[in-house]
Amino acid sequence: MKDNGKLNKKKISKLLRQLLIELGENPDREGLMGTPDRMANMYEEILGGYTMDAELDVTFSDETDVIVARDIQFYSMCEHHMLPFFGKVHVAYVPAGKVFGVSKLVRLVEKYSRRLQIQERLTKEVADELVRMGVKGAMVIAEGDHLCMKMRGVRNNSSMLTIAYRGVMEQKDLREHVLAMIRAPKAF
Ligand SMILES: Nc1nc2c(ncn2[C@@H]2O[C@H](COP(=O)(O)OP(=O)(O)OP(=O)(O)O)[C@@H](O)[C@H]2O)c(=O)[nH]1
Repeated sequence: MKDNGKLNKKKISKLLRQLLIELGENPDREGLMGTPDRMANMYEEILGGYTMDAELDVTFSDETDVIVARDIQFYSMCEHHMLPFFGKVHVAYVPAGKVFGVSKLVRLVEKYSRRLQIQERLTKEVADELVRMGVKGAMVIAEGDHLCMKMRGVRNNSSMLTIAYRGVMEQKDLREHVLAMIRAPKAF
């Protein structure tokens, strides 16, 4: 990575070309000619979370008790095998007089998922950022499918659930109320 946090795509492309050779491929054959450059562009996109600003500064005054953004889709990269893990995140918070633009919660999830991650840290980092933004409580639940477990290794279809509670959300009653909100059928 360059000093400005941007990827050195030229260097990455060169390394990927070398990787193709080591894997026994011909990087100059028609189908692979553009692959190193294409992958360098892809890494810029799927690992773009490091340089993302979650912009949680867009707020509105409100006195709602609990807000839940459910079913936020995420795609991340497992730091152990550099294979994707992906699924859904539910983000709930108890505001302290101001609420965030709902799209900003999606951006927050993107900020911490579009990088080399483990699911537990992704879950905690989203909750911790909400706390830093002054909410009274936060609860983040993630459910992820890990390709490193499905397409290699144990080759098992199990998914993983992770939960982080912060502040007033540590209270059992509130937690259960939010879990019921998440499980509730959609109105339409
Ligand atoms: N807790 C947790 N584990 C993860 C996550 N992503 C990958 N892993 C695990 O990281 C572990 C790495 O274990 P190693 O023994 O070093 O690697 P490995 O030999 O490839 O392990 P196997 O996957 O069991 O074949 C594996 O158990 C993965 O399933 C994650 O988000 N959270």
